[in-house]
Amino acid sequence: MTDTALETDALGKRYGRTWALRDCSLQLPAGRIAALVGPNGAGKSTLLHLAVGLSRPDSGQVHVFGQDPRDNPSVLADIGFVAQDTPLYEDFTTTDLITMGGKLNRRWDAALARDRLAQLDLPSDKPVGKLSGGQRAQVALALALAKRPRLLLLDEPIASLDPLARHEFMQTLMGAVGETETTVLLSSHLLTDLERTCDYLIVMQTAQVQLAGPVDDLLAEHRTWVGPRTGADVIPGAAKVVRASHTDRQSTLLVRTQGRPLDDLAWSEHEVTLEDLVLAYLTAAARPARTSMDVTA
Ligand SMILES: Nc1ncnc2c1ncn2[C@@H]1O[C@H](COP(=O)(O)OP(=O)(O)OP(=O)(O)O)[C@@H](O)[C@H]1O
Repeated sequence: MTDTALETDALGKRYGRTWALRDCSLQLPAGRIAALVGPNGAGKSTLLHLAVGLSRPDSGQVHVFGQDPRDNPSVLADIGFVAQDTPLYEDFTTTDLITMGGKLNRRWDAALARDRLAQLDLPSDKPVGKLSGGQRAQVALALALAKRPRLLLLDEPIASLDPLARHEFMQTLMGAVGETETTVLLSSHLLTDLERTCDYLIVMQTAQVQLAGPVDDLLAEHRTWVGPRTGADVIPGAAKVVRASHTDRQSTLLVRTQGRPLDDLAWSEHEVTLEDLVLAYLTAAARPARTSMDVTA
């Protein structure tokens, strides 16, 4: 038994000459609800597909609960996966899909799927192709949960949903995983939804992981410092300046302090939000030539 749900070591995937994922090393502890964020094309789906064994790495390794999903297909029984655009057999009703799930999965909780769909008032006799995007997402989630997965991978499941449907989807998800020990890795662009629900963060940009860790630790380690304009690349007390912006007289720095307090009275210190953090790392990664000082005067 391992405490790590997903572990990658120098994992890479290439399409032709382009790396979709490169040198990705991370450990997602079991029991976490993790947000996987990054712009279009960052490599999020690529990582999820590698984790579920749908594609083969070109470098490095991926393990789910200590097993390589391509060498040990038995671990697939522990993984629930909702792919982008929630593909479902359109002519099947939810009743058909629940029956099919029972035939295809070793462990299958049909009653759980039926109960969840009944709670949402979803018709059981209508082909899923005729349901709305939000309803289809709920069906895909209910089917994934019926597997009773130890790791649930969700690839932008809420992107096309309206705010109410998003809220209902996230509530279903949180209710379900709250009752179990399921680890969740959820890719999304919708930071506000993630901020409320996720306790682990993975930020990706241009095929690489820029930041990963428990949300509480990351928020505690970072601060925004505001003070007199500085041109220095290294600020005393800060282990790393992640992003800096300046006006004529003032500099605003998002820094990784790693617990070291600010001791210069000319500067003020402010807590960061998850959104500040994600935007700072994405901006820094998007402008590698200007990492230390990003002048926006
Ligand atoms: N089958 C494929 N063939 C060629 N290139 C691909 C393929 N799948 C992904 N890519 C490329 O790999 C890179 C990463 O794509 P990926 O789908 O993993 O990004 P993403 O972060 O999931 O993006 P999005 O948020 O738009 O879904 C992109 O540059 C994409 O064009």
